[in-house]
Amino acid sequence: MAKSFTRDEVAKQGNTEDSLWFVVDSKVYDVSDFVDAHPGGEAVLRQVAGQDATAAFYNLHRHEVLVKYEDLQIGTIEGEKPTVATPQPGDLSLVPYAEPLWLSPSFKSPYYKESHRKLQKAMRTFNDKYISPEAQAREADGKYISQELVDRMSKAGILHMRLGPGKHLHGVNLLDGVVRGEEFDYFHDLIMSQESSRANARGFQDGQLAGMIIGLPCIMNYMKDEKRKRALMNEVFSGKKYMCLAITEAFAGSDARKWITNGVYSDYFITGVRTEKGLSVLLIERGEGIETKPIKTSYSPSAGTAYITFDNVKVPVENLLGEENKGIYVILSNFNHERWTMACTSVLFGKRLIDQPVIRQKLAKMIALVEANQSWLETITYQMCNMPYSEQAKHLGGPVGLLKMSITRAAHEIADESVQIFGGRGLTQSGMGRVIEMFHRTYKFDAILGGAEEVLADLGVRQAMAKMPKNAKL
Ligand code: HEM
Repeated sequence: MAKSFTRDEVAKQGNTEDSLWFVVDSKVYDVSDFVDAHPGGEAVLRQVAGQDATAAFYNLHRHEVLVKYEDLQIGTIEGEKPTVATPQPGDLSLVPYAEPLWLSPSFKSPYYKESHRKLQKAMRTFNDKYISPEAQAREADGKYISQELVDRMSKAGILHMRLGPGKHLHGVNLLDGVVRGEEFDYFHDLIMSQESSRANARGFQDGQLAGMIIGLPCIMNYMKDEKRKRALMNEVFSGKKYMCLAITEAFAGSDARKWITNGVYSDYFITGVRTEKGLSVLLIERGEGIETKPIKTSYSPSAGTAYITFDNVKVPVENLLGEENKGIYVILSNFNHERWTMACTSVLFGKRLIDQPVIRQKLAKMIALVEANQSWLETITYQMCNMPYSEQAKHLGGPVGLLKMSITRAAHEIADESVQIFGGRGLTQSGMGRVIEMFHRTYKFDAILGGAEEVLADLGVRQAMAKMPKNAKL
């Protein structure tokens, strides 16, 4: 059992030449051997020796630091109980507005059923236990996702679920059966996207085989040889082979993909190539003539971003996906889902409360932006659940484009205001502002990838105009 001390004992025994103790949230810490390793230095710790350092600690660190260094705790203060909650895997955040409204016990939503709630809980737990710790480690060392995590995700059906609803989920065991593959809809999909963005590691988020999300649908929808299609899907869903989508700016026009996410470690490249009368899409296996070079971007190398060269690569004719010269349809069929997924992940961002009115004004603006966009996202997701896939591009291409534009514009405002609020700490990769620094550095990925804001805004308005009946007048 933890030892119990009076505050007097801490004051006397914890402030000597050899020992340095203090109290944080009624727990007693002995940092005598830690002072030299403390990133904030020794002097600050000496100033609070023998005292209650709760306010000083929480002014300068996130609570997770205390959890990480719990070995330094030697006891508690007699008759007192800690008041700060340590979140357990799967827990919801207690910070106001840090969760979507449907997860607050007092709010009801027509969109989320029992299986959505079960999936959210199971995925949050999985994420807290396995994905987040690895995400932080890979962001720090720049290495790629471990095969161990890929295997675990595959076994839990997470790789399958990242592709969204469809037949590929039928009969698959999804996170110990929290949802049946046959029932999986776009709200389940939304939950998967939002939960997996919580690791706060934008580079690693793409490094978790994001290339598969945009590459594999081209195989699933356009590979003619049924047997080969099954075999490829099995290889990718089982995590044995990695796949990415390789289209460059020259081919995709507006969508400036100068880099190929996951390219560095992919085995299969769904590649847009110029053919006589247009663009064709080919499945190319890694082999002779293919070279992938890592490109440095402003997020972490764990995304495996690559520049790829194909030099005299021979591709069998049966590797053509869709029709020759009509590859644009193969590529475009996927965009809606990709853009919507990016909208799901960017809209979530935790906020904090601070005392000054000017800060409250900023927070109010940020809350309004997030809540309004989350509601719009849910409205569109509801349409996706109730519209055949073939109709979605026609009716929802414009709205999804506008939604993604709106969300990444909001992200721009929110990232900017958050750094203003946090000051210098919002610019450091460790410490209190760690989450904000990551968001501010990486929100642009969502504003550019999958269609830049300007292009999507234009697309949205043009699609609306194209639908306007001739006899409609103001
Ligand atoms: C058990 C107690 C403590 C532990 C384990 C601890 C650990 C750390 C760690 C890991 C950092 C690096 C930044 C981060 O990851 O957050 C840090 C920074 C810092 N710590 Fe502590 N610390 C403790 C107590 C304190 C106390 C009581 C004070 C002040 C009286 C303090 C002052 C600072 C300062 C000034 C920094 C640099 C601030 C920054 O980088 O933003 N620390 N500490």
